[in-house]
Parts: sequence; structure tokens; C-alpha cells
Amino acid sequence: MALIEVRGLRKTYGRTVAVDSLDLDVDEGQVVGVLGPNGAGKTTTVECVAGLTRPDAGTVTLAGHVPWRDRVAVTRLLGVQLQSSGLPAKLTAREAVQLVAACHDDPDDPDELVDRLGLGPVAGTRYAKLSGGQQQRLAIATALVGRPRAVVLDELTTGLDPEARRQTWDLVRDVRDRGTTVVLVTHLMEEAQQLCDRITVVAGGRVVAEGTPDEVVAGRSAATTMTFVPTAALPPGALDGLPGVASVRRAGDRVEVTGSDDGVRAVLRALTAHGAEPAGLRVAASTLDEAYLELVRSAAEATA
Ligand SMILES: Nc1ncnc2c1ncn2[C@@H]1O[C@H](COP(=O)(O)OP(=O)(O)OP(=O)(O)O)[C@@H](O)[C@H]1O
Repeated sequence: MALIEVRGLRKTYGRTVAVDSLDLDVDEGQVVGVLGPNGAGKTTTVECVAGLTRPDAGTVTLAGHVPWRDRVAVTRLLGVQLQSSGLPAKLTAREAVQLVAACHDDPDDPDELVDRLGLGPVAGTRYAKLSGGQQQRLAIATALVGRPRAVVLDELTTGLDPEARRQTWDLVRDVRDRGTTVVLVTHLMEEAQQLCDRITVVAGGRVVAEGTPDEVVAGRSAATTMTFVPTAALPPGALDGLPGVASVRRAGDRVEVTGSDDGVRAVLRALTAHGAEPAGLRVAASTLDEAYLELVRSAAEATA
């Protein structure tokens, strides 16, 4: 049984359906990403997991506990860093971690945790004076100080510069290596590719893809991208509609085709049939970014 199990989750706010029929499994020891565009229902989902929001329908269990009912157990099991940490501006970094530690039965040593998260030099600095990266690390420290089995990190690198982002990613890997399960809410495909064992892509409150990042890319009809310059002119539409071809785009002389491996072979055969060769041919697996955009666009078209 998964550490976190969500089945048929539904939550509405007035007429807005924030989440609908959503399933999510988070196995112990993994980093699981919840991805999706603005308003997809990611935060609502993790709020239901954390027991901060009660769903209209469906079930959520965390190590067998129901989050909005078994509050004490869930506070012990799950650390939460949500989008705005809401820490008082005047507390120092150390005081903030000590304050949250005091709410737990068997907390981590606040000073040791502050050091481990690279906040030692600013332990005496007030929250409002910390940099964005330091504030995020402090939010992670407050989520971890109760030594939870799982932690929810919601858009933890939004607004950080590339170096601070990479340092935060190292921190997440360290959290996972120490045995804590991580639910990572993110907009950033590179972040998901770098950190996540599995991802769930949500759009319009529903799951539109689930698997390892590689599985999600491979499962798309546009799993491969090939670009080339045909050495002879092709009749208009010569490559459109070939079996396995998802899209054909032209940029000057260069042609970019996305599709399955069958699509790549069909394009090469069509070129030969038209007496052309693919000069400067490059064939690459599509990125998670490309797969994600395709998923989100088709979900938006389906509901339009
Ligand atoms: N407390 C609330 N009251 C009313 N509507 C809400 C509330 N919380 C969320 N919503 C709506 O529910 C939908 C899903 O919101 P949610 O915050 O879960 O999305 P999200 O994927 O986390 O988005 P973002 O990436 O922008 O944070 C949105 O249409 C949002 O406006």
C-alpha cells in the first residue's frame, strides 16, 4: 500500500471544480511530482492530503490515517511547506525552527537542522531580511523539524535564481536520501526531471498523465523529435498525416517533425520516395517540457 493514497478526489469552490476524480499514489522513499498549469488543482490536492481542506468526495489516506480526521497523527507524519510559509517577519531563522520544533513530540535538533540546511550563518537573521532562497530553505526546515515520514514542498524554487534553485534541488535529494518521502508541487519540468521518481500531471483538476518522467515522455504520440533539411523540394503536405507523425513544422529550409519511432521511419521512407535525403538530420527523444505542453494543450482542447 502506498504511503499516501488518494482515490476519486473531488473538491469544488462554488461553481469552480478545483479537483475532480483525482487519483494519486506516493510510495515511501520516493520523490513524487505533482505538475500542472496555474489553477490545475495541485495545491488543492496537497491541501487535502495535509488535512487542511476537506474534499467533497473521494478518499485520502496517509499511512492509513484520514488527514482531516486524524489531525494529530497526520501532523506527526507529514511536514508541509506550502506556497507562502506565513512565518512572522520578526522571528529569526533559528527562532522560527525552534517554534515549530516545540509543537512536535520528538523533533530534530533545530540548531543541527539549521546548519544542515545551510542557514547557520543567518540563524540570527530575521525572516524578513533573508534572501528568497534562504526563506525557502527555512520553510523546508520548518517542514522537516518534526521528523515527518513525508514532506510536501509546494513550488519551492519559484522566484529563485539558477544557483539557489540548484542548491535547493541538492537539499531535496538529501531529504530523500535520509529516507523522507517527498511530494513536490512544481511548474518546472527541469525540476521534475531532475528530482522526481514519478510524476502526476494534472490539468483542469484531472490527472492527464502518470509515471516516471521517461514514461510520461515515451507515452506521448510526439515522443521523438527529428529535424533535417530535405535535399530536394517536397510537395506540400508530403509529411503530414503519415502514420506515427504527430506534428510537422517548417522554419526556413529546416523541417521539424515530432512523432513515434514509427513516424520517424515513415518520414525517412517518404523522403526517399520523393528523391530527397535528410541533410543535417538530428533525432532526439522529446523533452518532458514538450510532452507536458502537448498534454496540457490537449487537455485544454478537450474541455474547450
Ligand atoms: N479557497 C478557494 N476559494 C475559491 N476558489 C479556489 C480556492 N482555492 C482554489 N480555488 C480555485 O480552484 C482551482 C484550483 O486551484 P489550485 O490553487 O488548487 O491550483 P494550482 O494548480 O495549485 O494553481 P497554481 O499553480 O496557480 O498555484 C482554481 O480555479 C482556483 O481559483
